[in-house]
Amino acid sequence: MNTTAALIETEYRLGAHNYKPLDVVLSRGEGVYVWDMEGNRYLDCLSAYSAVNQGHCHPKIFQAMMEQAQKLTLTSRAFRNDQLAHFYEEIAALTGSHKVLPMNSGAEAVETAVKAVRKWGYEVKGVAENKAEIIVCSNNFHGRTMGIVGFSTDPDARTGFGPFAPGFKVVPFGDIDAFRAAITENTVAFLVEPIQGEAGVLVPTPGYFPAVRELCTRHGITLILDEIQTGLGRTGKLLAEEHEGIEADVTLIGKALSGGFYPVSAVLSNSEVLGVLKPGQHGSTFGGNPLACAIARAALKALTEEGMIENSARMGDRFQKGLTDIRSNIIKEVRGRGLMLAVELVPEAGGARKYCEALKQLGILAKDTHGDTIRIAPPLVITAEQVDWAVEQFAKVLASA
Ligand SMILES: Cc1ncc(COP(=O)(O)O)c(C=O)c1O
Repeated sequence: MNTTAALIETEYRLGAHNYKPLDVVLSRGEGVYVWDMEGNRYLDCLSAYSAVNQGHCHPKIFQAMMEQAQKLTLTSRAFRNDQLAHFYEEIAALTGSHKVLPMNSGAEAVETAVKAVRKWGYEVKGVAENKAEIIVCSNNFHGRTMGIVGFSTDPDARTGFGPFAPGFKVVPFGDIDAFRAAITENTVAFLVEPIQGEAGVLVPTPGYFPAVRELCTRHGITLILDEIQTGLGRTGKLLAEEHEGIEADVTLIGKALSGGFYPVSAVLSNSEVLGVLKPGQHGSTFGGNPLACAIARAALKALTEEGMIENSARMGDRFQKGLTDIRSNIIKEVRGRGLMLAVELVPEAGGARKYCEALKQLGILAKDTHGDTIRIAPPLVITAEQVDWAVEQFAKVLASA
């Protein structure tokens, strides 16, 4: 049963087919590398969709996890635990937020923010009950739960899954006039990714987010930045909002908040928005548990004290330049920020998937998205030599096409 083929067959037979993974069965990871069952080594250029920013099995996060697991793992929020206040304090100090609400997955953080801004709209802005509107963007990706897929514009994500919750308006990403036109007196929030990740790493044009910020402030709309993918160093800054020179009212983080050890997410806000939630109105058995808090604290420490954010900026520039220099008639565009990168291929290339398969043969794991785009998001600990080697492999695969 333990051969690669047998494991793949069992997965296929017993699992739901809601993913289409590359056929590689991974059994070990360290830093930027993962190994399959035959001992083949790969440079991980996905980082579990940017959750393993600190590198696989980071020893200090592992140590914090083990120490905490021996002491206390779960109390529920019915009682206090000795990790939670430190978790709040360290996140608040790092991000400048006034309130922190711990959750588990990214989708859960998004759902929580939707609840909080609606309640805020009702209690603080004076929007009538059941009238709150939230503006979102086309091609958004905020997770897979019911509330969220209801405002997705991806047919795969939503077709057949309705009925959906009302109260969302979709505008094109990057279109400030459309955003302005969608605002009404019932608009309580704009929920948006600073860079659309799943849509193919779409970076907004300069000036868009400052204009969004200005309109939100003028109309009393909370700006919710979903930094679940862009946050925690991925784009070369702690938060991608820093590239835009703006501050969100509500920031969502997850993924790399645990360095890949455990699902941890958080909603961060000014005191007003999360301040509306009263006992009994929101919660989660595992949210804010001591094990999660200890892991997240170690994950943030690794990120900030080991120079990973600066490395992301430097290596991101190097990687992007290397990819841009590849001479290939099938590359349409190379784009991204920091180590959140993408290579979009021309339609004649026949789709990104086969190039990801070819990269796998050369020892690189990268992920196709939206048919024609290869996403590149290695752990933030990648070195210059590893970047240069990776660029060479991309060149072999893309130039030979
Ligand atoms: C921007 C963004 N928001 C939310 C999510 C959902 O996070 P999770 O898969 O942890 O629910 C993702 C996941 O890819 C994401 O990229």
